[in-house]
Amino acid sequence: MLTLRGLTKRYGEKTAVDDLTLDVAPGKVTGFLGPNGAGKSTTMRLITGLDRPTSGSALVQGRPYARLDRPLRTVGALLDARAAHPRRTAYRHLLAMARSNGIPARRVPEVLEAVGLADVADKRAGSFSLGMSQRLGIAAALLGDPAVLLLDEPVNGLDPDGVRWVRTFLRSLADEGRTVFLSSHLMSELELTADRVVVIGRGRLLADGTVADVVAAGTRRTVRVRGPEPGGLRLLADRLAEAGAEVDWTGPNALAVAGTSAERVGDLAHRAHVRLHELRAEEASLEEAYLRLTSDSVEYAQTGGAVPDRAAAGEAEVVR
Ligand SMILES: Nc1ncnc2c1ncn2[C@@H]1O[C@H](COP(=O)(O)OP(=O)(O)OP(=O)(O)O)[C@@H](O)[C@H]1O
Repeated sequence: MLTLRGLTKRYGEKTAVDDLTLDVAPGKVTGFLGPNGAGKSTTMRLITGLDRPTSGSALVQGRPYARLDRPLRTVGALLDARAAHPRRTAYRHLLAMARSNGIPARRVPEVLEAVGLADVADKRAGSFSLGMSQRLGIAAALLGDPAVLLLDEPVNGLDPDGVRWVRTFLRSLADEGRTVFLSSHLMSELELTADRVVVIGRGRLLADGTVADVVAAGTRRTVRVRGPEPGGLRLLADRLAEAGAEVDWTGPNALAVAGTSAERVGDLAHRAHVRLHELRAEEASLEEAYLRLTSDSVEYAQTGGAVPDRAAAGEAEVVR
């Protein structure tokens, strides 16, 4: 369990993490999503005691990292995949970590096996591909058999096989009852991996819920309507506007309706005796939802790109 309360980190004028309050529960994979510079790595560093909060707190299993008796047995972290000494073999790297943390040496072959690196245990970490380095980082995080795992962008730079492996592996770790918290700047990456997604931008919480909730919260569902009689459509457009929906004409015989459901549009059309040839609720894309949610929060946004208006109301808790 991770407990963040009003967690804030300032570097001079810059607020990297801004009043972040959230609980990350065991038995689930929780994705931590935000554009570059949103404050994900800083949050992870604050949780693991590598940096001190300006205010607020980050607790691991109810205690600040610095007050954990045996930190590696409580929380394992992959913050930098290239952290291993390049001249050390995978085995030696893990053995050194185990020794300095009072972890029995027999854990080393166990975690190497678990991440699929048993065959290259005697190879130097410096010769590893990025994918192998990520696996070694995960092995190091697992060394103390911790209840909590933090992984900063664990699939960055991995090929599709590597991504699939990480996804399946993290799921199995959560199924064992561990708290799994992983960051990414790509919603599509977390779509298949995370049970819950926490979205941040400029250090602030933007949304928190299942992937479906976050999509619903971040997108404006549009209902496409087409009919053979412009007069009938005009009447329907008036009725829809009276009912509070937003109506755009996308062609002489076509409407795009926001702020209502296809069912409601169909009922209104029926009541007004308007013939329709098309009535379709447009599916929202994850990437679109994410872009809307974070559109004000991207640090190095390209100018001139049309990011659609933010939309409101879904089941996810959206913090504005
Ligand atoms: N030591 C530091 N000194 C000054 N500013 C910092 C420091 N560390 C981070 N920042 C700033 O804090 C903000 C958050 O950075 P952070 O690395 O936590 O974001 P992130 O979400 O992990 O981004 P990325 O996806 O690019 O890794 C950024 O604007 C960054 O420049």
